[in-house]
Amino acid sequence: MSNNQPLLPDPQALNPAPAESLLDGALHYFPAFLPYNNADKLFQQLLHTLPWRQESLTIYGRRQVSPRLQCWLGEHGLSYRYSGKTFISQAWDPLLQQLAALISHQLQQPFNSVLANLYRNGQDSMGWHSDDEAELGPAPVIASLSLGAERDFTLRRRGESRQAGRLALAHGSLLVMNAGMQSHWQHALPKRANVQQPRINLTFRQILY
Ligand SMILES: O=C(O)CCC(=O)C(=O)O
Ligand SMILES: [Fe+2]
Repeated sequence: MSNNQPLLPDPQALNPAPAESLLDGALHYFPAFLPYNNADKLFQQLLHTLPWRQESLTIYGRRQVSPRLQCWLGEHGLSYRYSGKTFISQAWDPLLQQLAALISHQLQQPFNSVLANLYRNGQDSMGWHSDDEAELGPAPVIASLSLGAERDFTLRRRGESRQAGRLALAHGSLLVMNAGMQSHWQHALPKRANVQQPRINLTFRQILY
């Protein structure tokens, strides 16, 4: 692999054009947001350099080891509370900062932090939830960049147990969860026995206080 190419694309090279609008605009999906080359390099770099940790979380009163690795990075001193734990952001490096700026510019939305998830293979997952923590405000916009193995992202209406939709999130794609998404819908990343390869997901968020 040649190292003389930049990790991040020129903003002109981003491909935001064919956004698929889903759930009456609550979701926008850009299947090839990052050029393939950049997506590959970014994936390798983040896999090897982010401070990945396996958290133990309290879910429905039971302590469990989280079925994925995570880290939370952003501007200095932000704190974020979920699943009974407070996380203080680790300082993000210039790469993530530039990536956040690129996506912010593209979407015209501010992002001051990123929750990074590493699903080591198809056994790793994330259960049903909405990203509705108070720190995100009443109508957050969250931008979710996928790198590596393609995984299914599932959707259901809040208050219902039936799955209502599914989207396969491609390498280099960007899924934007718009205002209204978190208050009306839940999402999950289910286990997939046939997936052997890792996937990284970066969810860019704006913490309001
Ligand atoms: O991995 C994904 O695509 C979803 C991640 C997610 O929902 C979250 O971090 O809140
Ligand atoms: Fe989420």
